[in-house]
Amino acid sequence: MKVAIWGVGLLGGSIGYILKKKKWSDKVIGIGRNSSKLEKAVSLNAIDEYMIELDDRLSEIDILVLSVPVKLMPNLVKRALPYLKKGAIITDVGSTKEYITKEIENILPKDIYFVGGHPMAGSEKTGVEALDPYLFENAIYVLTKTKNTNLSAFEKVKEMVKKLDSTLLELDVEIHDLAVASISHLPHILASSLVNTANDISNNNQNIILSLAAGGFRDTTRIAAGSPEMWRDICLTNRDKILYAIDKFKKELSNFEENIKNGNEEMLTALFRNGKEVRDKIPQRRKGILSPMIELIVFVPDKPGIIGDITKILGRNNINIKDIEVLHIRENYGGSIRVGFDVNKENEKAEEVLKNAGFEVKELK
Ligand SMILES: NC(=O)C1=CN([C@@H]2O[C@H](COP(=O)(O)OP(=O)(O)OC[C@H]3O[C@@H](n4cnc5c(N)ncnc54)[C@H](O)[C@@H]3O)[C@@H](O)[C@H]2O)C=CC1
Ligand SMILES: O=C(O)C(=O)Cc1ccc(O)cc1
Repeated sequence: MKVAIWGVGLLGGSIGYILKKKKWSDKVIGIGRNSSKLEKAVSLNAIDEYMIELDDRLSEIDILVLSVPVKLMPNLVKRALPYLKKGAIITDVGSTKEYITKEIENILPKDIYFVGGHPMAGSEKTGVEALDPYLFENAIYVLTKTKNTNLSAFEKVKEMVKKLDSTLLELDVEIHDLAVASISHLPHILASSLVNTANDISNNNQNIILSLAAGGFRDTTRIAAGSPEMWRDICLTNRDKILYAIDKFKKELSNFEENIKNGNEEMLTALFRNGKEVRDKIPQRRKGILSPMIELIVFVPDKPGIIGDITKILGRNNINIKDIEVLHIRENYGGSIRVGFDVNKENEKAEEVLKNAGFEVKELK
């Protein structure tokens, strides 16, 4: 399988690396604008070779993966089409689906196919240096189908998704965009607004406020460190669904505002209680929805090597860790490590061996 990746950053670089490593692809060509970044991608084994100006090597490829900010995608497809062979498949990893699917389907000839995709995995990091060989493992990977989708092209992209160790979820473009507007795009806008608001208040108050930022503020605003260009394009290409979510959010915020103004204890408790109940029902942290996992919390002191100790004990006992995260570590106070396991009794064995090693452990319900 010959693959080209346009935009060899976090997502594109990770895909290239994994497809090469698993030998699903015997050639991965990177396409981009900056030769030193593309050289870096070659040295990191994310791609085999690259092009800055499109050339005839594009006519050999079976799949073109678009991994640039979404608004650019239709124009890149226009530029690639004259080179692509009959039967070539174009897919993308963009965070919004309706806009690009419409734009791309409009310009596609009959014998070149488009299958929209969106891995629900990533981070606030950017660039090929951040590539992650396990980025997509156990993550939901959405593929969208429309009345124009070619089914054998869809199957081929499905095969790629399986190679990335992701869990496939087929969705309609509109439902996808509505869902991500509320669980990904609105939260991102709010994270940026929170940071901007705190910064504004801080500037007017001797700059001490941000230096007080502790776990809660950091948790809710981590994503604000993401790529501004990527998020600009997401907002521009999912405009209506995002505006709908913002409108809903404003009403929710006004509700809090009113009840704070009026000192309405009962209503405030009810609002927080409702938020807590819904939040508690969301299956615990993982890369995407639907992934079954049992999680243990291991309470630890804050000292060097502690995570290594935990992973060594589990490794020695042949227990596979599906996910791991440091929670609430405060200097000198210690904290906890969340460790996720497949739902296959590994968690029980893990609990036993960690307890035997002297750790305090409890299952996260
Ligand atoms: N970062 C994340 O967590 C996720 C991102 N996505 C989507 O993946 C896509 C790529 O994002 P990342 O890899 O995170 O960003 P990134 O910033 O790491 O990579 C983007 C790449 O596109 C290139 N690029 C930008 N403008 C270009 C242009 N005009 N021509 C050619 N190349 C250009 C950049 O040089 C870079 O190599 C975006 O569409 C984003 O919406 C999807 C899921 C998760
Ligand atoms: O960093 C995180 O937690 C994310 O949620 C990353 C992310 C960003 C954009 C997407 O379209 C999907 C996932």
